Amino acid sequence: MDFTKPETVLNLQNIRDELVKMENSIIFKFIERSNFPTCPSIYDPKHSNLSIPNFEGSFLDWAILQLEIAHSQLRRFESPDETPFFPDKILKPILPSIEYPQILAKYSSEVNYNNKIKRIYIDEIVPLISKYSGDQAENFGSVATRDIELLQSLSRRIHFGKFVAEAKFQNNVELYTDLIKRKDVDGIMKNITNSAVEEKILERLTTKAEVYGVDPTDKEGERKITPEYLVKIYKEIVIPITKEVEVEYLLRRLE
Ligand SMILES: C=C(O[C@@H]1C=C(C(=O)O)C=C[C@H]1O)C(=O)O
Repeated sequence: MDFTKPETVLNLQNIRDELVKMENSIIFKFIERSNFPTCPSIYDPKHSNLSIPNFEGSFLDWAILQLEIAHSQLRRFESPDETPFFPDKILKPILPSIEYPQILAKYSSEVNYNNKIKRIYIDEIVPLISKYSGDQAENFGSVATRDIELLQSLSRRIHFGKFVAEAKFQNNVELYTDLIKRKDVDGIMKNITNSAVEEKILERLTTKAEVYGVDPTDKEGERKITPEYLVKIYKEIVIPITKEVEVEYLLRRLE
């Protein structure tokens, strides 16, 4: 897939191959995060010991913003497959613009699910994959670093739904034009859903997770990340939000 060559990007098989490649990185990042406890303090915007001068938000929010300010100047968010968590605060690149060809609709950067991804990550994923519940102050920096790596990978995977949606639209303009004109959200959701592909993803995830050794050691009282947890995260969070991205992108496609 080459973002300077639209035909390589809007090929549904190429997109699916890219989503498979992302699984490995996401699994390894989950394993890394599972070595730490939940560390709820880093997600608390009003935490007395972690407040940052002149910044409204949690320690994690502040860390994500600092990284995005740096990476935006390295041109990270010019790439059509990168979606910032703080789109209003990033800076212009210092490097010259690459001028990627327009692959997605002009409004595509407005389809940004990162706030939802972050909220669900904190509320549902962290409690599931962490070693135990509680703070570990000496690791607040490491945990924030692991969280940012994971959130960026989950964001890229989920927002890939825009490329999937554009490819599906171009493969069946008449069908989607009719559904969009009638604002048939259920009809769009039904038509973008491919249960066979979803099933294959979940089966492969189980195998990969077992191979990569997420099977837990028997340490007393420690929560464990298991293949079942990884499948549950994909089945109940990653895939459904990817489809929400597809539907929202398509609903505006005739603008
Ligand atoms: C990504 C696609 O669209 C949908 C979402 C999927 C996912 O998030 O894994 C898989 C299949 C589809 O239901 C696709 O068709 O490949």
